[in-house]
Amino acid sequence: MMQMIEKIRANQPVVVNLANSVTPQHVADAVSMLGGSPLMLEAPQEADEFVDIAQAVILNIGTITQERLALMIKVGKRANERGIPVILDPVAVGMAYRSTCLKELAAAVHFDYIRGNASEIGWFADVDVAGKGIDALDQSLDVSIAQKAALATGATILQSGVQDVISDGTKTAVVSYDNPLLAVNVGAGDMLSAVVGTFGAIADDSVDAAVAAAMAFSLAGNQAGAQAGIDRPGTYMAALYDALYQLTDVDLNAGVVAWH
Ligand SMILES: Nc1ncnc2c1ncn2[C@@H]1O[C@H](COP(=O)(O)OP(=O)(O)OP(=O)(O)O)[C@@H](O)[C@H]1O
Ligand SMILES: Cc1ncsc1CCO
Ligand SMILES: [Mg+2]
Repeated sequence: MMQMIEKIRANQPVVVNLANSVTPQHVADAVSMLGGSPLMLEAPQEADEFVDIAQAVILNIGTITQERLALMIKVGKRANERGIPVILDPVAVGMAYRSTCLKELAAAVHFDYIRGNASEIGWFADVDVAGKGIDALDQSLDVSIAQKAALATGATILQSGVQDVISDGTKTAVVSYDNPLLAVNVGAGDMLSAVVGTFGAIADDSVDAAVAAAMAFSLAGNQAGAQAGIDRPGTYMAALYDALYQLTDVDLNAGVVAWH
């Protein structure tokens, strides 16, 4: 079986994050705990230099502005040219201004992966899934949304929720471990998107990478739940970092993936 975590820890891939302004520390730590090397970017003057040493870039539209959009286009184009994976986190894309921004971004940049909740992934599939701001309100399992989104965008989709759905439009998998405290902690989704980038940086196959990312985060989420209990979301977050740091390929390869 694949030794992806070992490969991450041996290579320490540089994962460049255009994070939102709410959760950059969570995102940087998630990459670091797994064994990657996070790098945050603000100045357009540094964009080319950063992308040229990166193995993956994450574009998170959570607190997008006109300046941020321009930076995302610059970084995304350079990453496409270099052939390194671009991961999009389409935070609350159903809202008007950011949907306009995303259309402009998508016209300039190819996304290799899109990681979002069901409501956000529904936007790409032209399927209405209830949501409010950063949250999805519908947690029923429908793998066809991720499949449609993958076919519409050419990206590998990771739709997170009670169950995580991974699809490139042809191959589709479901990972069903999770802990409700992940949904309470703001930024768990942003962390997961950065985890996709960390696996994508070292993987040969995008579906394998997205499945591994979902599995790694879910298993760490479960382990953190066992450690912290059900009513300590703050303690849970610290335990989640510990669990990501302690996770091994043996754990990862023992996880159950349902292929559809
Ligand atoms: N109700 C739930 N029960 C268990 N796990 C969940 C639940 N909702 C989400 N998760 C898990 O939480 C993590 C974050 O996914 P979520 O779908 O909440 O992303 P998000 O909405 O983008 O979050 P955020 O905006 O806070 O970053 C994923 O690992 C997901 O599987
Ligand atoms: C709360 C919040 N608002 C915009 S981005 C963000 C973090 C979750 O993605
Ligand atoms: Mg989110």
